[in-house]
Amino acid sequence: MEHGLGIAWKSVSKTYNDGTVAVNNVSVTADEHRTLALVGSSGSGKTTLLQMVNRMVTPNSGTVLIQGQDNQGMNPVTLRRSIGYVLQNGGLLPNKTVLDNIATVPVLQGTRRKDARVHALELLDEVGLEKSIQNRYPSELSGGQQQRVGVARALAANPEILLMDEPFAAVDPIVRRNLQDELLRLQSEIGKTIVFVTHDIDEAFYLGDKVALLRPGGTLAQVGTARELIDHPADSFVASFINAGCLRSELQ
Ligand SMILES: Nc1ncnc2c1ncn2[C@@H]1O[C@H](COP(=O)(O)OP(=O)(O)OP(=O)(O)O)[C@@H](O)[C@H]1O
Repeated sequence: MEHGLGIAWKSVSKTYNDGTVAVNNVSVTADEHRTLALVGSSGSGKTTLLQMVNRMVTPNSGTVLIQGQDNQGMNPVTLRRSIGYVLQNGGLLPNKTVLDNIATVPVLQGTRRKDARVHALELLDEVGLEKSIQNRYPSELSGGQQQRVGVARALAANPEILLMDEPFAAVDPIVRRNLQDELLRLQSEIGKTIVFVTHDIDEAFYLGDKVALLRPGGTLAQVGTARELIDHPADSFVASFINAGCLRSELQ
């Protein structure tokens, strides 16, 4: 990681109150302006690692550095508003229109409502949506449209960091591929530091400049580029996880 920028998880562990070990001594970095894909099977600690960044989860040990600063010293509310967060269901507010969903955080941060709405319209265009949907409610959108609004909403406060938790998991494969391609296009223009959680190794390879593969029990199996993991899997777990992904792709 150049000059300590981006995000660095340093020897972080998390055991929940019921004794579940979710993350076990993980060290990994998300480089600035790049996409880190966190991949692993269900329950391997991906969401827990992601939520350590915006302090929705506090590690039992270890630290998370953002731009070289320990995030435990940061105000959680300010921190969350400064980080874009995209969830599987879009995370949209059901009682607000598309435009107001996108404009909410900037208004909370002090942007005038009129200006926030003008910017929201520009963002709709950036994520590939027609302006005509601006007054609809989330329930009046398709799953793919909801995800695009979710991305626009996360970008509205112009964050340096975008956290994406299985954002495209709930849509069909064709819409999913469109959304992935749009994200690649958008990222080539905006260059955010993205942490992208997925259980799908093919998606991780497609979107991640770097891929961190977790194993059950929340330990890091391997981190590297897609090429590095494919050509030099660290062990049989990594090799079989990758092979399962390839098999699924061939079958589809
Ligand atoms: N609040 C909680 N209390 C107790 N255990 C939890 C809590 N949140 C998560 N866990 C457990 O911690 C482990 C890791 O969960 P986490 O959600 O981080 O995994 P994940 O890799 O994101 O899984 P998935 O792909 O299914 O979302 C799991 O065993 C989960 O059941």
